[in-house]
This record gives sequence, structure tokens and C-alpha cells, in this order.
Amino acid sequence: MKRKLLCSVWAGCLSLGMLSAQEFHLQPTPQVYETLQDSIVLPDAYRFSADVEGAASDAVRLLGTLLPDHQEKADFRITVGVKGDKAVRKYTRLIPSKAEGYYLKVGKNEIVIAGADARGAYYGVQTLAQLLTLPKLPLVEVTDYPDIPYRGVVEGFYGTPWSHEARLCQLEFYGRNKMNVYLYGPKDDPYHSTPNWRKPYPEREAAQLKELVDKAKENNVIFYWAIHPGQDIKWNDEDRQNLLNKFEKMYQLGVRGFAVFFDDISGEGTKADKQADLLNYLDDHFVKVKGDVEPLIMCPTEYNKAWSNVKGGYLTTLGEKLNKGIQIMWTGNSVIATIDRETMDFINPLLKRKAYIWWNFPVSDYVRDHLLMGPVYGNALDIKDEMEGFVSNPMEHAEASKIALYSVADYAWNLSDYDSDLSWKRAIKDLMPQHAAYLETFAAHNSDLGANGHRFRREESVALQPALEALLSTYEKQHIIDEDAWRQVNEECCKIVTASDILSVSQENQPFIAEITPWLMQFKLVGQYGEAVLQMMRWAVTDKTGFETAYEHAKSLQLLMYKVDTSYNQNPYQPGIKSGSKVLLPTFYALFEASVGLYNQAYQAALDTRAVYMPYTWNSDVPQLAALPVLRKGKMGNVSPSNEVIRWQAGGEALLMMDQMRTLKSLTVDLGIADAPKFIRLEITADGQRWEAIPLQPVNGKTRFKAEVEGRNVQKIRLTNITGQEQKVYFKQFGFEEK
Ligand SMILES: OCC1=N[C@H]2[C@@H](O1)O[C@H](CO)[C@@H](O)[C@@H]2O
Repeated sequence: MKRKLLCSVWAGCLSLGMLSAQEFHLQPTPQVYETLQDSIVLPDAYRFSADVEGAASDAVRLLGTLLPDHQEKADFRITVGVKGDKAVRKYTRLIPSKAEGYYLKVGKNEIVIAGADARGAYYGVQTLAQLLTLPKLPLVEVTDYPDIPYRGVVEGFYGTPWSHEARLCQLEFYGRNKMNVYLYGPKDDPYHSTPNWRKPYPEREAAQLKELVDKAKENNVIFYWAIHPGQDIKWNDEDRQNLLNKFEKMYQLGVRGFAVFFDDISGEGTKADKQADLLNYLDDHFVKVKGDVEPLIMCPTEYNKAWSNVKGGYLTTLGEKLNKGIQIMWTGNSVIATIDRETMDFINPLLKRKAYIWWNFPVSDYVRDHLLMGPVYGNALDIKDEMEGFVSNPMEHAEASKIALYSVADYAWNLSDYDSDLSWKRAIKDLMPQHAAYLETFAAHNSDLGANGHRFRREESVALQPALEALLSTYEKQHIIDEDAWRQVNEECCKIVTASDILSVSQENQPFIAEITPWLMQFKLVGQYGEAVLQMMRWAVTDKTGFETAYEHAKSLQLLMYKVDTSYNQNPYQPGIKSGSKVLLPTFYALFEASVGLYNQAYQAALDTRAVYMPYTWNSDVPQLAALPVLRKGKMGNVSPSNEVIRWQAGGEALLMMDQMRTLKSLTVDLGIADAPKFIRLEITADGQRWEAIPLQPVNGKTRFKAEVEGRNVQKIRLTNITGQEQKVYFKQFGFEEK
């Protein structure tokens, strides 16, 4: 018996039902929406005309789930069709000529849905579905179509792949939001990538993929299956046949869209001419032969400008050699980047076609301790004719990703009318209609990434920033409290505590709450910490006992936050749970230190003023290493790993500095290459003058090495490329433990 999927699709409809007509807004924002300031109550009897077996069959099926059965004899008429169908012939000139466009009319005695094609008719019904959630059905004329031909999601992140249930829910969400693409390419699926890309899926996984394909079809989403063979592919007939065989297996499961990803690889598989030959072969001997398969998509090895060496000819080779119908992905001027006209003016001429954007947001596989719940902003609104596709690479948290994905759908459908903040607010209401206000409080303070190797940041705590800044600057400079700011911040802290508790027990979207619960715990502690610090400010020089109690409470909350951060989500990359990390918490830390300073001065005391303790500093002249954050967890210190291929120039150095002499217990290095000791020298110093090289000893016979530092007193650790030429390595691990 099919389990009832708890998807937010009903929540979405409910949310629209909760809105009054004037707040109502179609999603995605339609190109032309005219309402006649009048509405009707839909009669329960209507006459229906459509070619039910024709191209509009998907639309008719969806309509059937929305309306009561029709009757032959009735005044009210509902017409559904696709351009060319007899039923909609008289509306032909009103149907947009753009692919997936539709004309929708709700009149006094009729509803007409006329699609430019099958998917357009389906989208017309999806729009009607939203109108039907209003108390009364408004009289409207909607002329609508997508700006970007291919819109949706690429599940292409590192980390725990989405669950089967999560994917099924996602596909319903894409249908509702007029996203027509889902690219299946989770890096950590062993049958997608090296070495098992050659093997067919085991029975269970194959059955699940088939279910996904069917669900995608039901929601008019093209399901693309991607393969990631580049790390170990051989440019020979055997592997070419292996690829064809795997594609054939996926075709038999119902897959009608295929992609080949060559990202994040090194070695033989990175050759442009070989890649192009292979893809053209697949295009000629599979895609064109089948006839019912979507154009092939490929992700290049040089998938962003920062990594491309135009003179090297990789991109121009692809542009010249790849069959014109093959679509080529691009992440922008860097791995994580917003997309603007300059971006497209650079890449499209090189590829000799419109690039297919792989947008790396809200993916968080390089900042796994953060949730990216903020607005989708920064992409240009005037580049609709420059892109073939716009797909988002999301977080491993499927439901939490929906806030960003909702706005990606809104942006890619209609760029010029896109408003990031309004879209963000609607996305929140769509995800949790009843608890939208609480979720907005949470999302507002959980949107930045924190320091990261890509230097990509997002705004956070935007609405509260002026009050936080006023409160801090007045207090630090003049040791007085800005009462209005204090009140605003205190109110927000109270909201944070309330929102965290209500959301953590909300039944509205349990899969979502399950994903974010550790962050809700942390968020509540941040709110309570803020309340305690505000009390400390209030009493620093006026109420010794009151201050000391608030101080003790704040210190206990610091430890509680540390415990949450070191107990949950302990992945080997960016472990922990960060919340309010960009503005809110740093301001509370600063206010904590300032108020303790005032107290110590007033009472000749010596309370510890440290709010958070970070003893290690990292810097490097290797560009891709320079911004990697260093993390501390208890006695362990490590530099946040990178997913990318690092180009480490000759003589390039990376330095880990301690705030004081520290005695080490162990040190581990993994650069993803088996002969690291030949390339990289590791040295330590106790005084910053005399350096001592420490040999790297193999640990697992593969790419991990340890340095014998047991008992050594160290102030700095240095890694240097001693080969005299650039080396390509992976920065998978650099960690140490203190005694
Ligand atoms: O092909 C584009 C691309 N491939 C990688 C890279 O972007 O960085 C993303 C963010 O870390 C990661 O999720 C993805 O697998």
C-alpha cells in the first residue's frame, strides 16, 4: 500500500488558502496577470471539452484531481487544450508562442486553459490550482511562459544524498513551482561516480529510481540521470561501451534525460578533446538513435572562470567540437558565484552556445555546519536570453533547501519581475503556512555561510543589524545603553526563544523539523545568551549580584552552545551546528566582553572576559587554501577541507599559528596523493625562528600521512611545495591534536 507521502504540497495549497486575495501572489510570478476585480464561486456542475487522450492529457489528469466530476448538461464550461487542438482553436492568438507557455482565463461562465505545448497546458492547470485555494475564484486572464527553457535542481552535492522520500516530495514541489528539470547526480552515490559507474544499480536502488522517474513524469519534470566517470575513465571502446550500457540500463528504467559530469577530477579524464569525442559519440549513438531523449548535458572540468585557462584551449575545444545540441554547464566566475551579464559574456562565446547555469546555492557541502535559509539574491535580472538553463545545487537538507528553491523557480521563470525579499517571504509561507512567522525569524538569522574557502557570504540578521550596531557602538564607546536598540534586541531574543521552541515541536512539516532540529536547539541558546548578555549590560555597574547571576548564566549558555556544536553533525569536514554566526552571536560576544570589562573595573574584579576561545590561526599564499577556516573542537584543531583540486604553486606555503606554545600529541595530513612527502615539506617551530622538518609517514598506505610530533612544543606548523613546480592536490585533511 503506497505510503501517504508527507509532502508540503498540501501545505502549499493551505498557505494560499490562508492568504486574502490582495496578499495573493501566483508562484512563480506570471509574465502577464490581469484580474477583473471580480470573482465567482465555481459551480459543482460544468461541461468539459478537451481531447483527453491528446497532448493535454497531463493537464486533464491534474485538473481531474482539482475539480468535481463534470456533467454533460451544465452552463459552466471548462476547456483544456494545446495549440492546434480543436477545443482551443478560437484562443490560438492568445496562446504565447514560447515553449511551455499557456493562456488561462477564468470568466463568469468558463475556464479556458490553452497551452503552447503539453507542459504549458499542465502549467496552466498548476496556476489554476493556486487560484482555487482562494475563498472565491477570481476572474483573471493569465498569459504566461518561462524566461529560461530549463529550470530546476541538480542534486550534485557532496554529503548524504537525499532520501527516496525526500526526492519524491521534491518532484511534487518542482511540478507545483513549474520547475521542469531534476538532475540526479549525488557525488556520494557510488553508482553515479567512480568506480561503480560501470555497474548497474542493485535491484532496490533500480526500483527506487524507476519510481522517481514515474513521479517526475507525473509532475512534468524531466528526470536526468547523470554519470561522473572522469576520475577513472579509460578513453577506449570498453569504457565507451560501459557508458552506453549504463545509459541503456537507465533508459530501461524510464530515464529520458542524460548528463555526463567531468567536474572535480584530475588526470587523464580531464582532456577536452577526449571528453568531446565521447559525448559526441553518446549523442550520435544513443540520444539521436533513441529519438525520445532530451539533449545531452555535460558539466566540464573547467566549470568556472577562476579555474579556466582560456589559452589552454579546454573550453574552446569543447565549444568547437561538441555537437551543437549538447548543453554545457557553468557555475559562473567562480565555483560559488552569482550570475551576471559579464559572466555570460565571458562564457557563451567560448562555448559557442548559451551556457546552462549550475548555480551552487544553497549547496552547503563546504560549510556543513551552517544552514542557508536566506533569500536568493545577486543574480542579474536582465540576462534571460543568455542562459539555456538555470539549475540550483541544493543543501543535503532537502526540505530546508525548498526556501531557496522556491525563489530559484520564481527567478528562472520570470527574471524581470523577480523580487528576492518578497519571494523569500512567500517561500517561507509555502513551506510552513501556520508557523511562517516563526520560521522567518529562524531563517533571517541562519543564512550566512561563515568563513569559507570560496569567500562566498550572504547577508544575515538584516532587519536587526541597525539596532545591534547601535547597541554595541554606544556601549563600547560611551559605556551607556541605547535604550531603543536594547529594547529591539531584547524583543528579538524573546522571539528567537519562542520561535525555536514552537518550531521544534511543530507537526506542520516533520521532515523539515527533523532536518533543522540541532540548529533550532542552537538558535534557542543564542537567543537565551542574548537575553543574559542584555541583563549583564543592564547591571554591570548597578547591581553586582544581578550581574554575577547573569554572567554565570551566560557562561553556562556558552558551554551549552559549545556542547551542541560538538555533539551534532560531527562530519569530518565542517563539524558542528552554527546559528546566528555572522552578526547576532558576534555582537553578543562583544557585548559580553564589554560588560564584564565594565564590571571588573567597577568592582576591582577579574572575571574572565573571554566570550569564545579560538587559539589557532591559518594563512597561506596558495590562493585556494588562503581562506579556508580553521576549526577547533576540544583539543582537536583542523583546517576545513576543500572539495576542489588545489593548484599549489612552487614554493607555496601554508602556515598554522598557535596563540601560544602548545604541546602536540598527533598531526595528520591528507592531500589526496600517495606521494605527498615528495611534494610537500612539513616543518614545526617552537620559537618562530628555528624550523625543523618532520617526516610524513604513511598511515593507510594511500594518501593519509602522520607526522611524529608526540610531546613536541610547537608555536607554528608550515607546509611548503618543494618541487619547484605547481602541484595539483586535494586538501582533504590537515588536523592535529594537543596533548
Ligand atoms: O560542477 C560544478 C560543481 N561541482 C562541485 C562544485 O561545483 O562545488 C559544489 C559546492 O561545493 C559541489 O557541490 C559540486 O559537486
